Amino acid sequence: MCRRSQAAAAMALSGVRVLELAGLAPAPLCGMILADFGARVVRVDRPSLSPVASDVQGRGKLSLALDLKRPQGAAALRRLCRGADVLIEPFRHGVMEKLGLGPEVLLQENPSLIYARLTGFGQTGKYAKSAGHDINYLALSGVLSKLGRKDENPYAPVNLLADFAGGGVMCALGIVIALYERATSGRGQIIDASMVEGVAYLSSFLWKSQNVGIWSRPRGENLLDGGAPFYEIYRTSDGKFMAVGALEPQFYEQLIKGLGLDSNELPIQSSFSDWPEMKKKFASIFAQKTQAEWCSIFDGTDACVTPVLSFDDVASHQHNKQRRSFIKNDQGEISPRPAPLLSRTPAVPSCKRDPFIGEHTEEILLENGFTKQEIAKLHSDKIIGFGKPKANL
Ligand SMILES: C[C@H](CCC[C@@H](C)[C@H]1CC[C@H]2[C@@H]3[C@H](O)C[C@@H]4C[C@H](O)CC[C@]4(C)[C@H]3C[C@H](O)[C@]12C)C(=O)SCCNC(=O)CCNC(=O)[C@H](O)C(C)(C)COP(=O)(O)OP(=O)(O)OC[C@H]1O[C@@H](n2cnc3c(N)ncnc32)[C@H](O)[C@@H]1OP(=O)(O)O
Repeated sequence: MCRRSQAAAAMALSGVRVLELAGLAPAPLCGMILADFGARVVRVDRPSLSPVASDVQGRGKLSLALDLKRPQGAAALRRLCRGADVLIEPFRHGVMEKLGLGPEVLLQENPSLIYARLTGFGQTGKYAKSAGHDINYLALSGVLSKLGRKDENPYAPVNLLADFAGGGVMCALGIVIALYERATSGRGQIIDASMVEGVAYLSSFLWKSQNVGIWSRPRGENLLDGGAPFYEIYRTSDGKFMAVGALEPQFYEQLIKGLGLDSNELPIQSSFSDWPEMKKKFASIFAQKTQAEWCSIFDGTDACVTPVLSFDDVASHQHNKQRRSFIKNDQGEISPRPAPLLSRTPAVPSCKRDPFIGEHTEEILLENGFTKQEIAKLHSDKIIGFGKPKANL
């Protein structure tokens, strides 16, 4: 299920050389996805006193510690970029240009380089140089205005939507598309991956379904945003939850049956005005049994009712176990197996711990043609760092 060596021979992205400049959350996910699917991903860290990186998504990556603010450091990165397929940079617009590492410089030196710029607001526009985080990008995309309960403020779920879905994953998609195109043109290109636009694009369904009548009511009162009793989360008697998604009439009927109700005695499913009352009714019924009891009623039916699993329970759930959806690394840490599953060349993520900052500096520089003398000089000038695991770590 996971691999113990750096070799990634049979994977879809094997042979792809990626340089990922260390960033906060979205770019590390992007790099981890590429590494999981076989790319050789070198994370470029700032030389640091601590060997432990703040990147918790370093799986399968190598670490090179390089001070980009020093001219020799920037020159070393330029040299590395000449032999790279992809560069991922996660800084706000202007930072790379200030370092002399803008796309016009790097693409001139390596016209086949894919230069991926993953930012919140994109490379142009009024906010291009402004700081921000997931919640801000989500807000500017319009999506945040759709999230939240009736009569409450909009609600930003954990930083999944903009940072990871609209950011890290979209950027990985852009990189794979650019790699595919490069196979015929031989040319690289610049990817301007804005998280605002990434998450807005993900919300295309919301835009394109505005006129079909499912969003005609205020936030929190519609079919899919917490308004409908049959698309809702209910508390069970043991303080856990069940998720209900019984949209289609035939599935709704099974929900009603499982709850011990008779649809002939209930308002019709689509009666908006009855939804608040129906929710109360469903809630009081769900509160009478434990989550396990509800699972034994609904498992194996088409009622579209599933347990809301905690992180403690998810890996041991029978379905997830059967599909081996979660993996354990050499440290015993459990995490999701890369998705999607490819039949011939699936991702085989590394089992090893994440790299220490600068752990592979020498190896990577040697591999890229730097001599031992050059490396010694860069080290004595404090341009690079060699991270060694501490004995007690
Ligand atoms: C909601 C999420 C964010 C979640 C992250 C949290 C998990 C963490 C955020 C704060 C962390 C805590 C904190 O750091 C304190 C503790 C530290 C300790 O080590 C660990 C515990 C901590 C409590 C720690 C715990 C957690 O890690 C945190 C709570 C997001 O939304 S992430 C998405 C953010 N947005 C983007 O990525 C969009 C694009 N980027 C940006 O807009 C900006 O980068 C950003 C994020 C606004 C940050 O701005 P900043 O001014 O810091 O950076 P930039 O303007 O981009 O410039 C980068 C500068 O760094 C220089 N540089 C880069 N690499 C090198 C290098 N190798 N060598 C030398 N220099 C380098 C670069 O030249 C720039 O320098 P200048 O500023 O001089 O131009």
